[in-house]
Amino acid sequence: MQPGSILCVTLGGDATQVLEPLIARGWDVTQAGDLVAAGRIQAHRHFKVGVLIVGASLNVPEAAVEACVNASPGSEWVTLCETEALEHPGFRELVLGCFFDHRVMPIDLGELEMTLQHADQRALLRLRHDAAHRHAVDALGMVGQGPAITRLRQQIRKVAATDAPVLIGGESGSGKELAARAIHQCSQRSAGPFVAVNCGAISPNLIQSELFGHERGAFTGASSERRGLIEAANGGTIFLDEIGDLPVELQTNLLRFLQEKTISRVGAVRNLHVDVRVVAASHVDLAEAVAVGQFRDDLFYRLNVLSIEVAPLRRRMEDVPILAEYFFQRCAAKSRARVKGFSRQAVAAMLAHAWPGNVRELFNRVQRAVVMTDRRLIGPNDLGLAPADNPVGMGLDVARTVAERDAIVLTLTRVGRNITHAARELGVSRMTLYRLMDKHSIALDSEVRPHVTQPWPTPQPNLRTAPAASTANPLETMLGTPVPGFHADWTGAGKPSGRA
Ligand SMILES: Nc1ncnc2c1ncn2[C@@H]1O[C@H](COP(=O)(O)OP(=O)(O)OP(=O)(O)O)[C@@H](O)[C@H]1O
Repeated sequence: MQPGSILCVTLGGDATQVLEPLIARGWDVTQAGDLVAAGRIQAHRHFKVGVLIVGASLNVPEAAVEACVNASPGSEWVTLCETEALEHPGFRELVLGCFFDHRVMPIDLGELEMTLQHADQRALLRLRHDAAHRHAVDALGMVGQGPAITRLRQQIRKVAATDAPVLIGGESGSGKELAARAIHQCSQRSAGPFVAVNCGAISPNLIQSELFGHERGAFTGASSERRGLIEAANGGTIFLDEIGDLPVELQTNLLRFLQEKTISRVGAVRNLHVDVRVVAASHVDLAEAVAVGQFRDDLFYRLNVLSIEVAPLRRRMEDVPILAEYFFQRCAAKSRARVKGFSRQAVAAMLAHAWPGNVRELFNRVQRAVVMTDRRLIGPNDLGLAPADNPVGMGLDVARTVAERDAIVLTLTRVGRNITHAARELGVSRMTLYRLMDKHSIALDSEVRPHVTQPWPTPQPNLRTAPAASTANPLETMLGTPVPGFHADWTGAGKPSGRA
């Protein structure tokens, strides 16, 4: 393999003994004498690999090192340090959280070159992976590549080309509002307002004046005239979410508005013309609501001119890993967490979960995991999910991963968690074993258990629900004790209660 280019930051000590041989072997080394210089260099040039050389008896400015290491997303860093430096808990934490690997002085040049080449390959892999995921999110903020989301995008484009009402069906949290926004953005009304109203979240006493507005003195407390939300959406789109919750008398007013394009504020004597497209959504079956007399049939037919169904997440599991990665990138960018992504076990657990709360639940679980985890890779526990203990229906890839993890866990247990002995038994180097443990979220200091794989598994559907774990609170899981005042509602938390 060709030697690549590296950024080398020296914090105290003499780096020439390491750098000169590397340069002689063809490595393209850019040197920075301190962290400020490293920051300046990184602003102009991206390095796949960074090396931090820490001199003896140096007080490492941990926050500044962390900022430097995180300045180039996608870079992998290796630190070369004295054994004493690793005695400091803060530095140890930094190495474990932010660095691809560390080497202790005196440096074995052959080993160092191998580490740098691995870091280079890993950075390359990350770049390719990130690039692939960037294509998964479209201009409408809709992530997914599977057939269901592809069909949804086609339907959105078709209905956006017209001005007729649209009815969006789908379970709670599946992405109905996102689809409504996408319809608006793709339509000729995109320059106008998009007003989202959750009909179920507004009190029945207020909803009429909220939607249609009121005149001054129309009722007690109406001290001034007020525009309603339909008027506020003039020239654009109004999204009426949970339209099934609209009181029956208001259904009549809404029908009149759909037919005549006029509204009447509460207490007004004249009608106002408004130019608003209606997109409505409901997670209950409106046809059934019509059958039991809870929803006006004429309004239903008026709204149901064009209908779109957003599939529940369990019917498009192929999108789970990219959605998770997308949410991870968004959350990690906002937090100071050192976490780098998901372990294979976490991905397997996500693929085995049935997602009753759909995409919103996935977002909530990822958001909390980024905050709660103390590892480089998010594991199933951080997501509040049970590890996928049976690879049936998940394909060879996941089955191999599970088997690999089991072999490592069993060997570690047998040899009393002695890395050198375990590596020898498994026929890999210590470094490879450390990397595999990281990949599988196996910590040396905690109890590790193999998966209980059934020798002859009974056939079961592709998806496995984990009801016991689905409401698990990661903090409680971590502490092994209930935490008062910390309520984890994976499926509903974060959902806006009333948008307008
Ligand atoms: N394909 C997707 N790509 C990216 N984010 C998505 C996708 N689908 C849904 N989301 C996100 O998931 C969350 C829930 O979506 P949304 O609010 O659109 O669901 P909903 O079906 O309208 O829910 P409810 O019926 O409870 O109002 C939002 O944060 C949304 O941005």
